[in-house]
Amino acid sequence: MLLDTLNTLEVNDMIYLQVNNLTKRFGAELILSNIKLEVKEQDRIAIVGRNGAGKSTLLNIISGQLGYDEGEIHKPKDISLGYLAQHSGLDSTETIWDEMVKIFAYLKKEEQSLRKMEQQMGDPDFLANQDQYHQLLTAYDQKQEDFKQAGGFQYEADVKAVLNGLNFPESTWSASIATLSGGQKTRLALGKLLLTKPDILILDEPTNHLDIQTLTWLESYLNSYKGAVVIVSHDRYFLDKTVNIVYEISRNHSSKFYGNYSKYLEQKAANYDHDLKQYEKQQTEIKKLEDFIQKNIVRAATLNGHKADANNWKRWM
Ligand SMILES: Nc1ncnc2c1ncn2[C@@H]1O[C@H](COP(=O)(O)OP(=O)(O)OP(=O)(O)O)[C@@H](O)[C@H]1O
Repeated sequence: MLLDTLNTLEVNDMIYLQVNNLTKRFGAELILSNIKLEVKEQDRIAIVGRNGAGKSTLLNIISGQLGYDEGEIHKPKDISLGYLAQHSGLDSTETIWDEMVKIFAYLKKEEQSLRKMEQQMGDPDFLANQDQYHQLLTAYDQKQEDFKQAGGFQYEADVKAVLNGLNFPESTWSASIATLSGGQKTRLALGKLLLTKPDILILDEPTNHLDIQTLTWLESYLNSYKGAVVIVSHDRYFLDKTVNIVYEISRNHSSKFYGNYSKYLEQKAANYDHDLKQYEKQQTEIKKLEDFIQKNIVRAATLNGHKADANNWKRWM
């Protein structure tokens, strides 16, 4: 009950991405029509729909890899977006470790610059000039603080955690990526994307090639992810554990549901029951109206002595 309430609460989070009235055609075929979608900073969103509904097409459009025919997409310039397309794998001639730490090359550079400053500070000639020394000390403190804020003391631990989580034990880190299987390359592509920590993380079928242990690790990683997550997946158990908003793409349109995947199914079933009851009610009312009209035609015809005409009316109803 509390979870239901929390799920339906609108939080005042920043809007990272907004899609308005988006329409996409492939040739003459309409794929998406008037799609509305909003991604806020803490959202965990699933996009669901039958095969061929247009889920991957929507992700390709949102991530800027595909154009669209009508509508608008708004995203603040400083909001980063990372997308793992379906079946994508990492191709590289580097080793697993080198490829992963490449993401943090800017921190490595900063680290080298800090070491250089430390050397200077230990130089007796430099020490002799008090002003120069203090200037260097201030610059060093600032640089070290920036380095810390940017995760400089943390990134190697992050790389290790992600590699271990995605089932790449330390013994594999020096292996060349070129020698890995397709499934391993896909897992590594996922790992690399996770380490870049985009504000909006978009994953198309991320659970392919994951065993149960890795899947559990990914669920908890995504749950504590500082940013928005948008997932397309056919794995309802995975979605149940990771999302709190579901967008359904059906007959080219999108509908938004609050809650996880099971909750979405419940709401769909409730909507269906409601629609069915409405339909039945409508049918009963139509029947009543028909009976009423019929009785009145018969009555009018009888009164006018033209009962035969009533059957003609009936034919036209
Ligand atoms: N480049 C393209 N040119 C023409 N048609 C395309 C193209 N890409 C996709 N389609 C068609 O658009 C429709 C939507 O495809 P899309 O891959 O987005 O669906 P999906 O919901 O992601 O399906 P699945 O769950 O099977 O991955 C399908 O009918 C597909 O055949």
